[in-house]
Amino acid sequence: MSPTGTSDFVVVANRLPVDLEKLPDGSTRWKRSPGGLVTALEPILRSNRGAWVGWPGVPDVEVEPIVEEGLQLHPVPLSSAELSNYYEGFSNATLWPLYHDVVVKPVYDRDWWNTYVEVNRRFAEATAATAAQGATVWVQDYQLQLVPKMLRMLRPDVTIGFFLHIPFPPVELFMQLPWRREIIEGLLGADLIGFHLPGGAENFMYLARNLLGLNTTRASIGTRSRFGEINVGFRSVRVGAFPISIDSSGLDELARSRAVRNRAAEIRRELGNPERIMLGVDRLDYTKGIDIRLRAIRELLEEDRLDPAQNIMVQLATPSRERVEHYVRMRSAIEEQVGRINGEYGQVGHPVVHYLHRPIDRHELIAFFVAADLMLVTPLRDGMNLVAKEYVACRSDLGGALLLSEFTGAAAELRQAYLVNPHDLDGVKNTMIEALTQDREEGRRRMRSLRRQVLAYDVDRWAQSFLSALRNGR
Ligand SMILES: Nc1nc2c(ncn2[C@@H]2O[C@H](COP(=O)(O)OP(=O)(O)O)[C@@H](O)[C@H]2O)c(=O)[nH]1
Ligand SMILES: O=P(O)(O)OC[C@H]1O[C@H](O[C@H]2O[C@H](CO)[C@@H](O)[C@H](O)[C@H]2O)[C@H](O)[C@@H](O)[C@@H]1O
Repeated sequence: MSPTGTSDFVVVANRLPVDLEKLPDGSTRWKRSPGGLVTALEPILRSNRGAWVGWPGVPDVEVEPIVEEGLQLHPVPLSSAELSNYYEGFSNATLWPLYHDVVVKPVYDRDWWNTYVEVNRRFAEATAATAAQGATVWVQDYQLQLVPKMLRMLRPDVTIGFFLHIPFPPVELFMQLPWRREIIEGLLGADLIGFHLPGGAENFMYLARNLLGLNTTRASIGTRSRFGEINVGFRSVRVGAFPISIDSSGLDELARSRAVRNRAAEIRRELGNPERIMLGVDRLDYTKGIDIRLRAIRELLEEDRLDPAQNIMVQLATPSRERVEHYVRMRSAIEEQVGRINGEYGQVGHPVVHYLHRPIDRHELIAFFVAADLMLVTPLRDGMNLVAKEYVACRSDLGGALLLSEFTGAAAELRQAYLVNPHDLDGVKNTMIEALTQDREEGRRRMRSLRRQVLAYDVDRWAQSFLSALRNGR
């Protein structure tokens, strides 16, 4: 067994909740990391006074562990070559597209795989050195699927949970992966493996049974209930579905504040008081379907079904994985689409699409949610999509409408959204018009029902349901 640390509760994720930023003068500062995983986990860890093991967001730096507002951060360093092979390569050009329905073609590269194994080992060793005797360790996401098995070998005393934040693909797609056995075996080092949806959990059960020949239960898996079980030697591994959520009441409260309300009204004025504001908020990722909503808007303008003076689109796009080839290409394509729409339908000083490619302040983002009449969430595939839930949490006025792709995890819960198939462009266009022209009472009815769901099932409930299943199962 390796030497033990002092933390009773440890989260292990690719990123720390803060990224180290190198400034032009050579100095450094910490800034919040992007994405839903950090949004979801940070409050839970702070309230548990736990430790977080993760990469500090820039390569080739050795950073000492730090304590930030009661949270211990244990940085795992990565070299530039490791970043390129493990993060940009195997995580984001192999696993990410493979697990998102092969939306783009995954690359299978043996050097990337070897680095993935090495980096997973480093994370497992750092975790082993951080966790106290008998600690609970919660490993997060597709970048670290080998850590459960590696950690179990180093530290059989700890309880290990694993949660996958992205979809777990159908078996026909997963079987493409040359290292498919290793991944399934890596995950089976955990005591409990969590997915957002029962479908992902059942895909995994099928593989454990048919690829590894293990004994498993066969009954269907429920949401936060009816877990599957897999016999692995003398151990039993449980498998369940735990849809992630947001700090709904915190967001609700912030969105009701006078400052946010005033800012939302100001945003509308700054946009020229249009009749309707449409909003998209995403990491700039090809899975998010930003191109689909832009195409729908352009065709609606072309067909005179949208008045460009009265219907304004705001697309907030956080930069993401900027050195991965598909992301570079997609950025150019989206910026071309924005330019084309504005070139053909905008006026000087009055573009139809307002596009920002930079992260914006959280309070400002909430004001945009409050200002938007129609939230456009059109991914081709998305594990959950917290943005959809955040929009709903911000609408205590029961105003606005949510257009949501059926291929997001969120669609399984937000049934009163305007659901669309993003592959069906005419369907998307017609539903956009339906939502933009909805009857006020119909809109309020839908939003009331959506809010009931989001406020009842918040991030705390997600974490508690996973962690109590983990602790009670041993
Ligand atoms: N503060 C801030 N948060 C953002 C911005 N863009 C996206 N986010 C947040 O990042 C998270 C995105 O999560 P999600 O929709 O699940 O998609 P993911 O990016 O694939 O994890 C949400 O909590 C968003 O509010 C931004 O520009 N500023
Ligand atoms: O760390 P990055 O490469 O910059 O990417 C940001 C995060 O993106 C992914 O988020 C997922 O998790 C969300 C919360 O469960 C979920 O709502 C969303 O559907 C997923 O795409 C990724 O899984 C994280 O590991 C990244 O940190």
